[in-house]
Amino acid sequence: MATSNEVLGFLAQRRSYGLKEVSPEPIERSAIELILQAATLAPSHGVTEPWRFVVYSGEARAELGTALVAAAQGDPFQEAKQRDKVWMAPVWIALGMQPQPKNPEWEELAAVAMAVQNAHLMAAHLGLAAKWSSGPIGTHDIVAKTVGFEAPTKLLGFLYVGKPAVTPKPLARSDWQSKTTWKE
Ligand SMILES: Cc1cc2nc3c(=O)[nH]c(=O)nc-3n(C[C@H](O)[C@H](O)[C@H](O)COP(=O)(O)O)c2cc1C
Repeated sequence: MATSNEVLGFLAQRRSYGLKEVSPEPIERSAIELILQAATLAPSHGVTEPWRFVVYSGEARAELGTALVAAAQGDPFQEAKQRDKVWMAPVWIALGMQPQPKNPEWEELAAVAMAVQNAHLMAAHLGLAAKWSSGPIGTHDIVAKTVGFEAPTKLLGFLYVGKPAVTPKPLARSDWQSKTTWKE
């Protein structure tokens, strides 16, 4: 069993890597399977398991790139950026939320976010770089449709994963005391 300090140290090792900090070289399929297995251990209210994943790797990333360019809707800077970016990380996992009506949507979103955190932690454990990338293009309806998410399923962005190309800076966080009111 890990000590509390070891657990804290491990949590602090999980970092979000910019695309320029990720190597484009392929990674093992077994690593992605572990990452998805970790994701599905997340809690959800009533075990609704609202997370849905679509994995893009290899040449399949071309389809994703085309959708991202289309979602840039004629903005020349964004089109060029989106065209190149899918090749900068070897694996892109589309993050979907398929809500169950018995829960308020925020609970289903929260559950997917917990699944993504589990996935990110497993990536960190495997020595891999990852980041949740959201934003208007990565969550655009055109991209959601390409990925295969139809309403009410929502696309919440992508977790890209690859080998780290840099050593990340240490995690910067406020101390917990500054975010906590403790009444006793
Ligand atoms: C829901 C969510 C969406 C995010 N979307 C983006 C994004 O679109 N672009 C980005 O650069 N980082 C995104 N991030 C990553 C955060 O910027 C990152 O977690 C934050 O800078 C803290 O860094 P750390 O993960 O290394 O602790 C997102 C994180 C979360 C939780």
